[in-house]
Formats: sequence, C-alpha cells, structure tokens
Amino acid sequence: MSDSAIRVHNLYRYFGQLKAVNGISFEIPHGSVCGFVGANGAGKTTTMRILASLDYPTMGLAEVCGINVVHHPEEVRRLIGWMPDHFGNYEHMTVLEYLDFYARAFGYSGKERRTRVQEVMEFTDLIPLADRFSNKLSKGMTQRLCLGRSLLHDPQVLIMDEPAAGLDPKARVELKHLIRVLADEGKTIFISSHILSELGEMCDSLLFVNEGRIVHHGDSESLKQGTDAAGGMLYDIQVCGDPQAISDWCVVQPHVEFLESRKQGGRIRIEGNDPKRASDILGRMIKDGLTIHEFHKEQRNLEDAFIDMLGRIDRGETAMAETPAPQEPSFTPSAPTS
Ligand SMILES: Nc1ncnc2c1ncn2[C@@H]1O[C@H](COP(=O)(O)OP(=O)(O)OP(=O)(O)O)[C@@H](O)[C@H]1O
Repeated sequence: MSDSAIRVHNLYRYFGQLKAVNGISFEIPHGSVCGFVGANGAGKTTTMRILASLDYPTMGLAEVCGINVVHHPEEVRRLIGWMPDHFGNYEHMTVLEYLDFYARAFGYSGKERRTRVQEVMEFTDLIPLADRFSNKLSKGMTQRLCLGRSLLHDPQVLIMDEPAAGLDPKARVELKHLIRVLADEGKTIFISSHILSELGEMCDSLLFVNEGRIVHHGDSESLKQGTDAAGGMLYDIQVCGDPQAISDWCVVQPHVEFLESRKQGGRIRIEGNDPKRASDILGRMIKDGLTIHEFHKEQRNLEDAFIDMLGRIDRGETAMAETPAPQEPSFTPSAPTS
C-alpha cells in the first residue's frame, strides 16, 4: 500500500490564462482528516475534481492510494467517495430508491445490495426518511443522503467539497460527528470548508490554499499557537486594583505593547515567540508591584491565523511554495462532466 492516501505533486490546472491550480504539492497520510481552506476561487474545487478523476490537470501528478488519477480513473473511483458541493437529484425517487439505484450502479445485487443500503441508511440516520422523495429533503437531510451515496461502495478515501455549507448548527454537529466516526474507522477524509473553526476541531491537518498555491500545511494547534501578524504573542492579564496600572507599566517597557483595556486588566502583545521573555515580563510586573491574579496566553482563532498568513504573503514576508511553471500541457484540458 502507498504511504499516502492522497499525493499531489506539482499540480497545475489552467483555464485559458487563469491559473486555477498553480503548482501545488501535498500528501495526506492514510486514516487522517485534512481540511482544505481557501478564499472563494482559490482552487479547492478544481483540485478536488482532479482527485475525483472528473477533470484533467494541465500538468503534474495526482494519486489516490498510489494510483494515478489520470491513467487509472476507474480504479480511483472504486477507492474514493466523492461528495460535490452541488448535488444532483431525481424527481419522484424516494431516499430508499435513490440509494438502491446507486448501489446497483456500484455493482451490488440481491441480498448484499439490500444489506449495504440498510447499513448506509442506518449510519446516516436516513431510515426514518426512507419513503420521502429525495428532492423534497431539507439541506441537512440532502447532505446526509449525498454522504450515504458516497459511502455505498465503502471507499477508503472520502473527498468532500464544502459539505457543511448551508447547514444549520445542529446539522453541522451531526455531520462533524459522522466524519469523526468515519475517520476512526480508518478512512482518509479530505474536506473543504469556509468554516475554519469547525475544520480545526475535526481535522488532523489543515491545508491553506491561496490563488492556486499552497500557503500552509500543518495542524490547527500550531496555527493557533503561532505569532500574530505583528510577530508577537497575545496575553490576557488581570490585576487586583486599578487596571490602568498595566497600560502605564507597558508604556515604559521594551518588547511589550498594551493593546486594549479589559474589565479587570488588559490585553498585551509580547514581541516574538519566546516563553522565557513572557516569564521575564511577568516577573518584572510582579517586582514592580502589580498584583497579577491572571496571566495567560491567548490562542488565536483559525480565521485570524489565516488572515494573518494572507497579510504576510501580501507584504512579501512569507513566500508561497514556488514550483516551476509548466512548459507544455501534458493533457488536453477538456474536462469530463461530473
Ligand atoms: N471550468 C472552468 N472554466 C473556467 N474557469 C474555471 C472553471 N472551473 C473553475 N474555474 C475558475 O478557477 C478558479 C478556481 O475555482 P475553484 O472552483 O477551484 O475555487 P474554490 O477554491 O473551490 O472556490 P469556492 O470556495 O468559491 O468554491 C476560479 O477563478 C474559477 O472561476
């Protein structure tokens, strides 16, 4: 078995002059959940469609479980479950008939087919909806049906494009739970979303893409712990007595800046990412007579981390991963339809 469930190397997809995917490389290990994050038009759907063998790259390599998606699309389709952001449906077909239809298309027959459809309906909680018309479901129910369809052939890898879009908070929690259960069963899940806080909770790693390039691949904790756009760490401080004392103290100190007053104290930025410096500053505050009863580092939320990262790229402080531009398209990019 290949080391990675998904491997993309120097992948490009141009639409005329538009560089929708502009030389990206990443790998996702088996059994992990990877969130794909980026602004509208960043190239997420295009990348996912290539991995789902629904589009051709202009150049570069895309593999699922070591199998090249361009050379062996049928094999890849057996391995992946694809959940697109827009989901076609049929009139006058119930939920049960819909899943049964797709189970037939996946090659199941007889008792095995009925069992498989039943298992998927149980997992996605669709049994109470078995006789409802599939085009008359709520958004949350529709997403569960789409997930059910993509699970029928028990794929190793799930590629989900914005599955949480338009869902209410309860439906999002349910979807998150289902994704976690699938990950615990050992499936690899590649999921795009605009709701970063939710991705952070359910993903083992996050892949940030901007203008067709990867700008970050790491776990959400390291992003939350990282420095802010000004290159500092934020601390919340609370004192006994007059909170003004903190801002007065900060004004005359190096490496520390008072940011805002809070009820019992304030928020400060300490330059750099050095815990020793923070403990020195705390020590000096106490020595100078401030009665601190709370001093803790604030985690950034993922939205802030992402915006900071884009700001750094705009200012040229962080380079996007550079890869050589393609000389010749290796495939004629005439996309098959999904
Ligand atoms: N078939 C196509 N023909 C021409 N341009 C396309 C085509 N598909 C996508 N694009 C363009 O490629 C760029 C990347 O689109 P893509 O759908 O991959 O972005 P995305 O990150 O998924 O965005 P969103 O979050 O809005 O879904 C966009 O500028 C889009 O307009």
